[in-house]
Amino acid sequence: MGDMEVTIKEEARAEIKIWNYVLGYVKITVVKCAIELGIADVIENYGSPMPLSELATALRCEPSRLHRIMRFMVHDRIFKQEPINQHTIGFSSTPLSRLLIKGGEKSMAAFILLMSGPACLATWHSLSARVLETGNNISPFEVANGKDLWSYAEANPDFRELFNNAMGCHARLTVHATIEGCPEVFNGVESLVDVGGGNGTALSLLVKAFPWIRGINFDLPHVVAVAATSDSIENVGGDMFMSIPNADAAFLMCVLHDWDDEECIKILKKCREAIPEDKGKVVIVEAVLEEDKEDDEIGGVGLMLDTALMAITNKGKERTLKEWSYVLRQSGFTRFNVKPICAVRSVIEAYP
Ligand SMILES: C[S@@+](CC[C@H](N)C(=O)[O-])C[C@H]1O[C@@H](n2cnc3c(N)ncnc32)[C@H](O)[C@@H]1O
Repeated sequence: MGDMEVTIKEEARAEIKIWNYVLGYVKITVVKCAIELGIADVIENYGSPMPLSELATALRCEPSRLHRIMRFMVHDRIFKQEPINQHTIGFSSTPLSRLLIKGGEKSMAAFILLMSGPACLATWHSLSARVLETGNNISPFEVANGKDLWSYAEANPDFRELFNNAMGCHARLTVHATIEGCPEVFNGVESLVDVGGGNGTALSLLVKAFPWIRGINFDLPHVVAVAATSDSIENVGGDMFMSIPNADAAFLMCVLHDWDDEECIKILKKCREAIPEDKGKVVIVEAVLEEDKEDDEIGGVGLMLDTALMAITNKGKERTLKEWSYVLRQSGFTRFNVKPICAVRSVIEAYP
């Protein structure tokens, strides 16, 4: 292949890519529309390939407009198209569409509604200002919404509910992967404090899988006030920068990525104070960025998460193994091991 041919192909690829940027928001907004209409729910419940006419009737939609939305989602492999007979084709579920079912076991619907809602979307307009400024001033989220993420959630019950449900979605997927991928982490752990445990979704799955564990769901007072209650879980409100309830192990899932290194070290030192020196440990579930893998799809998701943290939380970031090692050692943890458990999450066990 001559140089000229390579250049033309690269230019053609660049042109396709630029249109993907021009219209990048279409993907998230079509998926948001599909969730709001309940398309994945109706197709899944139908049980066999569903013709457009029946889908339109069930959703009370205008068929030609629904057809255009469905055509896009079939192209994006959210739904499949299968023949029903010689003349008609129907839509079927896929593993991806099942992630969009509202209230489904593996639903990510609330997370998509959170990120495509006005408070989070408005954030992105001040990303360039954030990159330009020096020091840790205020996050784009705060510029757009007048309050940092946690204060905004406290003051806006609807946003708070959506945020907690979104975290619950992620927790269900990730905790199942943790239980399957490294159950040995919970051997001998009689009490577990979930630091920043949100509405308690993660802990309720953990105590169900490992019934010998007594759980403490620890989060800000306004969060635990609306958390589910159960016999094996105590909800405790407080501030993890001040003190953390005592337990054999502290569990932190997607909490440390909201804070900078200094803040993480403060939280981890509080965790150390909360666990026994001899047999205590912290269990961290987070992304571990692999710098040399940024070209692959999983690496790309890690970098998108990192950018979202810069926009939405003030000082949050995703970390490489070297960066995790730094914050753990600075907090007094001497040994740790890391195990990937799903697409973008790993479990880090760290010992004093
Ligand atoms: C990104 S969410 C993660 C929730 C949960 N661990 C999960 O993965 O689903 C971070 C959590 O940290 C909590 N949080 C923030 N600041 C806190 C503080 N100072 N003390 C305790 N929890 C805090 C938030 O309320 C929120 O529930």
